[in-house]
Amino acid sequence: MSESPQPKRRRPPRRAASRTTERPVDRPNDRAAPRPDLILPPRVENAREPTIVLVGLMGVGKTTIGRRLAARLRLGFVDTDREIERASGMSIPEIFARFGEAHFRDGERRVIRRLLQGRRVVLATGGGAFMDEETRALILARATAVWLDADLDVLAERVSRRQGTRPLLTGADPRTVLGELAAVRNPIYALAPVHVRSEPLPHEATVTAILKAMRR
Ligand SMILES: Nc1ncnc2c1ncn2[C@@H]1O[C@H](COP(=O)(O)OP(=O)(O)OP(=O)(O)O)[C@@H](O)[C@H]1O
Ligand SMILES: O=C(O)C1=C[C@@H](O)[C@@H](O)[C@H](O)C1
Ligand SMILES: [Mg+2]
Repeated sequence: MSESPQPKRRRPPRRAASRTTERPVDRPNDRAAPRPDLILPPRVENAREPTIVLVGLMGVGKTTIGRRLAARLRLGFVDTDREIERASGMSIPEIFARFGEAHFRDGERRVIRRLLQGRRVVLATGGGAFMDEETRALILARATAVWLDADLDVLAERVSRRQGTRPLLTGADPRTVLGELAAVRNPIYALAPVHVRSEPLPHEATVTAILKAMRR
């Protein structure tokens, strides 16, 4: 009488030597299949990738685009201007008026250094942060810097929406000042490895353009 063949015993899958996505848990039987509830979501792996730092002139959209980029990537968002205001309990115009620009830059450098040591986030910087040699070196070494850039007319129109909040533009023609700043700063912003135009399009289009440029 012929016996029906025994079902073959399946070997348990080999565990990957590295890059496991399982949490280190006490498993009584090492051959047990990985439990889906213990597999980390992909964004935890992203945590190993560098922070994204947006640089560029006032009004280009670092804050508004940065917030949306963070939401798209499911990352935290930090704006260094807001962080400095929060830490000092003063507005930026107040800090400039009471202590001067050099004092503000010191605080900015410290805040950015601290933030770059933390978890992966999208970081919107103040327009002048990348001009500081030490801050720039830190950003280029530890983060992915993205230069957001727009035409002067576009910038002048955008900064006109929130007047009185940018001390460098107070008491002068914003377009003229932005033009002068662009001449000095653009060659420095250009040191960022990623360059994206912030066109007058829906904000989400600029977010998509950043993600595309970062993949190149
Ligand atoms: N891609 C865009 N299309 C249309 N409007 C935009 C775009 N990006 C930003 N804006 C608008 O421009 C204005 C300025 O943007 P935002 O405050 O984000 O600039 P910023 O780069 O953070 O400036 P600052 O350096 O002064 O902090 C806001 O009203 C914002 O909604
Ligand atoms: O371009 C700049 O130097 C500045 C831009 C703002 O984001 C603020 O950081 C501050 O008003 C200075
Ligand atoms: Mg901003």
